[in-house]
Amino acid sequence: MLTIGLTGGIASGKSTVAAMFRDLHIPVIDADEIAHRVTSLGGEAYRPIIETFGRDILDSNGAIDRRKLGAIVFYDEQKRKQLNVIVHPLVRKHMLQQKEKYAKEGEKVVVLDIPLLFESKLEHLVDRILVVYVDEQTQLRRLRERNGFSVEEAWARIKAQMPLEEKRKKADEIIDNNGTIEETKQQLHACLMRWGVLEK
Ligand SMILES: CC(C)(COP(=O)(O)OP(=O)(O)OC[C@H]1O[C@@H](n2cnc3c(N)ncnc32)[C@H](O)[C@@H]1O)[C@@H](O)C(=O)NCCC(=O)NCCS
Ligand SMILES: Nc1ncnc2c1ncn2[C@@H]1O[C@H](COP(=O)(O)OP(=O)(O)OP(=O)(O)O)[C@@H](O)[C@H]1O
Repeated sequence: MLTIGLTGGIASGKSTVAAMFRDLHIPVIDADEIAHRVTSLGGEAYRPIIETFGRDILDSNGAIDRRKLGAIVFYDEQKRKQLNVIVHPLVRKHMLQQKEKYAKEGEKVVVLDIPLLFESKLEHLVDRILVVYVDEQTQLRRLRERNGFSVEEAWARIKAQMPLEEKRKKADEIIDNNGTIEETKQQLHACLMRWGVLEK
């Protein structure tokens, strides 16, 4: 089974490209989705997070308020590391379990959508690395539009990650997502043909 690592920066277009893989019936394992599941009420990371960050980060239903937790961890590297130490091993465990399941089912290709692939040094989990790239101004604009963030809130998140310029140097293939969705799709399909995943 060929394992493709899909990565990029926050709001660079990973989910958009992940949807294109799913349209091709190629399964995608989504690290963000797993992180959301394990941090939800009753999830494996729920209690350890409250023990570390206190009950102020909870909403009125007792669930972790991601906006509140984000307001802490994206402005404080130490706190971010503390959260990562709790959540990342669990995300990794579930990703590997899902990958195993797809291998048993006989899938030929699987995609691991991991925003922090390089930051967490997870390159060894994948055979090929695809980086979804946008320039910083486009990234900032799309992130602000999607999440309703101020410039400051958006920058804090962008700065919490390895610069996309550095990530693109480490890629096997780069998809430039500054243009239209259709242009991005064409680049993805061309890449998958080069890799022998799609027929020419
Ligand atoms: C901090 C949290 C509560 C903010 O939630 P929010 O709904 O605003 O964001 P969401 O989870 O949808 O993530 C959006 C993007 O933020 C970036 N991001 C998230 N966590 C981190 C982190 N610890 N370090 C750097 N970037 C991060 C990623 O690019 C991700 O795609 C949440 O992201 C979280 O629990 N993060 C820790 C787990 C993690 O590292 N997830 C990312 C990959 S596993
Ligand atoms: N080529 C494009 N043209 C216009 N808008 C786009 C394009 N690609 C993505 N977007 C929009 O930009 C935003 C970010 O894209 P997306 O959610 O796919 O990024 P992401 O990398 O998955 O983000 P995150 O790291 O936060 O999970 C979304 O609102 C999406 O609709």
